[in-house]
Amino acid sequence: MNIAMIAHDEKKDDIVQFSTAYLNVLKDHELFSTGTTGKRISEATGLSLHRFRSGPLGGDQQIGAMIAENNMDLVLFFKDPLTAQPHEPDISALGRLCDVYGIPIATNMATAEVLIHGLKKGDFAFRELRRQTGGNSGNEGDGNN
Ligand SMILES: O=C(CO)COP(=O)(O)O
Repeated sequence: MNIAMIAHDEKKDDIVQFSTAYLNVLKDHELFSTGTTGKRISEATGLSLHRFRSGPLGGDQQIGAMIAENNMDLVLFFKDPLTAQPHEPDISALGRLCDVYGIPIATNMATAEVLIHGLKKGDFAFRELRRQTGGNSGNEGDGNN
């Protein structure tokens, strides 16, 4: 599965802790991240991630593009709800694309844990199917409504 890992600054310690705890699950998947988050995770765990740009410089949008191309299966995005982000529109757009294409997204560690346990026991098999059929959520019209 292709998994995106993103965390705002106040949540970076959390995502590092999460990555360390679930290293055995994460190591079997393709990992993608925004710039600084990926650097922190790989330094702490040795996991190899494809690192996009930093969030404020377009990283969220690059991950969004993967979602739109049906190339992302799970998004773990540890958001900081208490700090204003300069790139809030990009953050909202990423969440919106997950809803458009029916991609599971966790925005805090508690939900991420539930999803990672589901991933471990095979609950994401539906994503393989969607990828093979090229389908997404049933919302994949031409957008010209
Ligand atoms: O800002 C982010 C997500 O919106 C995260 O970006 P960094 O991982 O580069 O800090």
